[in-house]
Amino acid sequence: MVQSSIWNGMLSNHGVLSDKIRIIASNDRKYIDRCDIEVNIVDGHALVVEKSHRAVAATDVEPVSTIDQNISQGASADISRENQKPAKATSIPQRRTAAVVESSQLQAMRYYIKVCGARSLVFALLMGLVSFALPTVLRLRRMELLHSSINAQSHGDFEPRQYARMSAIHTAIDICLSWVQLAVREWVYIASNRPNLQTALLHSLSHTKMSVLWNLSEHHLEGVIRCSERATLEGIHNFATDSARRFATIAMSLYSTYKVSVTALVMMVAFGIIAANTGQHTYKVLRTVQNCKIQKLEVKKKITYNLFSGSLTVRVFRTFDSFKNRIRELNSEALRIEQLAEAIMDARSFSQEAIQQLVVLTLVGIMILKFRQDTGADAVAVQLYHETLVKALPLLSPLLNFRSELNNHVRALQEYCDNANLAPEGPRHIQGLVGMDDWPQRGSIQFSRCCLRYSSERDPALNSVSFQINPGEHIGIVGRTGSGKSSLINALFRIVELESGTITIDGVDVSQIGLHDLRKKVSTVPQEAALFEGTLRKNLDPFDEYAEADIVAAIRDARLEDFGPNKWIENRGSNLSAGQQQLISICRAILRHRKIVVFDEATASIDAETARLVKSIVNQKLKGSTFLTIAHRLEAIMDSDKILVMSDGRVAEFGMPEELLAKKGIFYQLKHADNGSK
Ligand SMILES: Nc1ncnc2c1ncn2[C@@H]1O[C@H](COP(=O)(O)OP(=O)(O)OP(=O)(O)O)[C@@H](O)[C@H]1O
Repeated sequence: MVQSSIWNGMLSNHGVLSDKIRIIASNDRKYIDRCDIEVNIVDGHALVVEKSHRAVAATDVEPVSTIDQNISQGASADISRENQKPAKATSIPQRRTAAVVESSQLQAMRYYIKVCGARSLVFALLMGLVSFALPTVLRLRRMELLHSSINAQSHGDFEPRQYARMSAIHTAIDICLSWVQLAVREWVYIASNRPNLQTALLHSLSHTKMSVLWNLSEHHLEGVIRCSERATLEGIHNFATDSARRFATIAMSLYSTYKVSVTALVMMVAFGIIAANTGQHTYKVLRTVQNCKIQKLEVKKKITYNLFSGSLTVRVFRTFDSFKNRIRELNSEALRIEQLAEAIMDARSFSQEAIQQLVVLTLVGIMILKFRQDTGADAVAVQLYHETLVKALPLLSPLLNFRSELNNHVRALQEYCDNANLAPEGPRHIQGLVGMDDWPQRGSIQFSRCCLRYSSERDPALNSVSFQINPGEHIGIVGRTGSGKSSLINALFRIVELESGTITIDGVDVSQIGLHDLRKKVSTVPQEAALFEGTLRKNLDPFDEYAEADIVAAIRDARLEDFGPNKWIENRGSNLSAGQQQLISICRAILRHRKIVVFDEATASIDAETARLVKSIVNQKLKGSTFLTIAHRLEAIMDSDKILVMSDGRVAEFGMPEELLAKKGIFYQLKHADNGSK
């Protein structure tokens, strides 16, 4: 079923980003209600509703394609798997697209420059260089001073005060530099006018081809969407700066160590190798911990889900005990995972700390002994030298995390850029097309030898489908489950592009016009109306395109006079009956008065009387439009001008209802079965 779907995300208000965004696509209220932001798709536009403000921000974010309910279910990241109904999307091999898989660290870096601007990276490197050059010069100077002081001291002329002064200046400069670095980073971050990464991500996800979305696994989507913008950018930014510093420290330490002892130098290199390997190990440990935490989150989700959604079942079947046991089990599972994660972290810190201390102590011991042996310097000098080394060596400890940090940053950026660059749908507008404002004037539709395939491994969902619909005709589309009814609409809206064949509306090939231009010219009345919190007026005309008089007239025509334009609609129309919700959908269609209207099982969830009311309103007020009605209940389409019967992706029958009944073919059988089920 082609249904408007809901994209929800936790975005922070006023454009300041939270460190995570989650997108939940679902038609089920209980998931939607937990989100801070709701995005309703109306006529191919995304309407962002910030619930925390309790106001509707009808923002024309970007036209977003109508999204199939199946995908919504498949992509829902927040629903415990065991509670999900099997969706069509899950039956498709969970393949990641080439766009997602193919990427390298270099690409990620390039993307960083693309997103944040080269200025940001140049600043980061400059700061790294400044904080490299100055402290290194100072440290070297201090070491030399120490050496000459010690030499002088052996001649009875040691000047510890000069050394202390130098030390103080050095520390002060170091602190100032780190402040400047911080300030510059903030300035670059705020003033570089970098695009909003998460918006770009949302944009990419909502503009990508449906086939790409269908192939993204739930886990993949969730991981990607959790991407932390600030952490990613800051991380990579700091990484550039810090790397320069770290290398400076290492260079300086190697130089000063060399001055004292070759043995110590060898130890130092060994220390570097151990550190780098431990870093890699640390990275693996951190990933394990992260996985543990994700598992824990899943368990917690299950607990919450069971607590709330299962309560009704528990009451009805009086299964309190087993329910309590299940919750207890899940709780202890969560606890076990938490303990495991903690134990891993403890072990990691302990081993890291131990290696570090051991190496530092051994190194310092060797150096002092050697130094004393070589120079015969007295206790004060040895003490000073020792102090310098003890201060300098821990600076090497970031080496332990060097690789893990690099991996983390690049990984986050890589994930981000993969998903911000998903293959987009066709262009929304095509420049230079003239005379499209009035298109379509008549509303004729022609499918010519259309083939549509959801993936190359699957059989075509539409197989050489051809038919002609004349202007103003009412067409009922029927067929067994999986026969290709929705695929016809997917093809018409270009939710999925045709493999071959053409679809024309009033003689214009729909593949030659912009997606937005196409989609806004066709009205859809889905099974469930897409309603959001706000006034009826805002729900009908979110982009303020229509005059007040037209809105009032449409409300009257849809028999909603009791409401009035200022009637407050709760989120997803929770304060309205199913019939009233559907009348609002009809009201939208009346207001837009398009030449082509698609009813996607629009009357399936309302009672027969309301369905008849809807039908009569539509017949009166949308007279002259071409109607395509997908229906399971044959009653809803028996008065159509023609019936299109789909079977195995082909047009099995097409003609007037009476003709088809007389033919005693598939339509006759469906009608027979429908009568039998009543
Ligand atoms: N997103 C998808 N990915 C892969 N295959 C799909 C997808 N959607 C539909 N199909 C396949 O295409 C074929 C036609 O499906 P379609 O949804 O058009 O049928 P339908 O007649 O509308 O079914 P229903 O009445 O159950 O909605 C089916 O074999 C179905 O499995």
